[in-house]
Amino acid sequence: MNITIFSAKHYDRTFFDRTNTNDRHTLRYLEPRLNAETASLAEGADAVCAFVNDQLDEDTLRELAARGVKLILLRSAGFNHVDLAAATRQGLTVARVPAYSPHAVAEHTLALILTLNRQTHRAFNRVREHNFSLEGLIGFDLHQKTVGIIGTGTIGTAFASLLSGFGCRLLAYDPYPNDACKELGVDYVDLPTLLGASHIISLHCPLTPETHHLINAEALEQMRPGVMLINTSRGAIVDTRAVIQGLKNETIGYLGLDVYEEEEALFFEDQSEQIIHDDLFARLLTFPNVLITGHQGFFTREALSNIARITLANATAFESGQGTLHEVTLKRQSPA
Ligand SMILES: NC(=O)c1ccc[n+]([C@@H]2O[C@H](COP(=O)([O-])OP(=O)(O)OC[C@H]3O[C@@H](n4cnc5c(N)ncnc54)[C@H](O)[C@@H]3O)[C@@H](O)[C@H]2O)c1
Repeated sequence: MNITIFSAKHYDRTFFDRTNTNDRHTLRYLEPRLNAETASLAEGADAVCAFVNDQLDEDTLRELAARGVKLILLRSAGFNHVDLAAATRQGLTVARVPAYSPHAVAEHTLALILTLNRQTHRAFNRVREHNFSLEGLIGFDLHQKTVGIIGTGTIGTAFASLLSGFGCRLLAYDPYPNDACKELGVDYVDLPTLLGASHIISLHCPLTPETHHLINAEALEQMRPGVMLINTSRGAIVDTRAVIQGLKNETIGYLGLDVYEEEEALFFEDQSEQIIHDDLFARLLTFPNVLITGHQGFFTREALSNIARITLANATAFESGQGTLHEVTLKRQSPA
């Protein structure tokens, strides 16, 4: 199958080429993001492979279908960036990688928590400048703290498993509680109870119309003063303006973000020579208790290897009619 891979970085090429044994598929790597303007670059392809900030809206999908593309291969679990109704209208099949390494994202979530708490990022810089003062670096024991997990699917469950090892009390909110979490001692509660009781709140639900700005001014009012809020899920689950207000009035004591609602214009590129035009993002960077990473939760060798393997297996299954095709359809209620 001819597959055009958009938003391709050198690491995508490394892992996809390594996985594409015997050149089963013909892979073409393109740096530009996929959108209505760049879709014409897929001319001659049977499938396109897209990443999280590619724009798979009606215009893009129409353009792809007109060029003969039949299959959209998402190299992500999330599919909130795809207009599934439009894909159906255009006769396009959409497939994704449902789970490639929940541990990668769960471990990165833990890294944000530990770094924010013990301020290892600041300590690193201090020691390099021969400043061995501990002023301002005081943290807290995670042991016996209450951690609220919103969304206990594959990543939320892996995260619960890590946190149970720290001796934390675990609360969760999810419309579909799972037994694995219950066995870890997770107490399922309603959202207001979780918001009010948790020292740390971590988001692991998908971005859907219901979860858009789930963390807004009203939710912040219900939280413990000084709460640690972590979002490694999707940016728009958090209302950035409300969170900035929460940082200013000290409701939020720590904020860790791996995703940002307007990340499309910022992340995955070296912008160190550029001026940041996003004033909300620039404001977030001014707080000493905010730690932001550029959507790297998934970024481990194991995850990249699984993403390449499952994406190409989806292509093979679509082409041959054999094996598992991880198709995304409109019927699916809980996108990840
Ligand atoms: N930062 C990264 O690099 C990265 C990588 C992979 C996935 N993600 C994001 O992590 C999120 C979780 O991924 P996953 O693989 O665990 O998904 P999953 O589908 O396995 O789990 C999602 C869970 O959220 C629950 N949920 C749905 N609506 C909810 C709501 N309104 N409130 C609370 N819970 C709700 C579902 O019932 C499900 O249990 C996804 O949004 C995905 O896009 C981020």
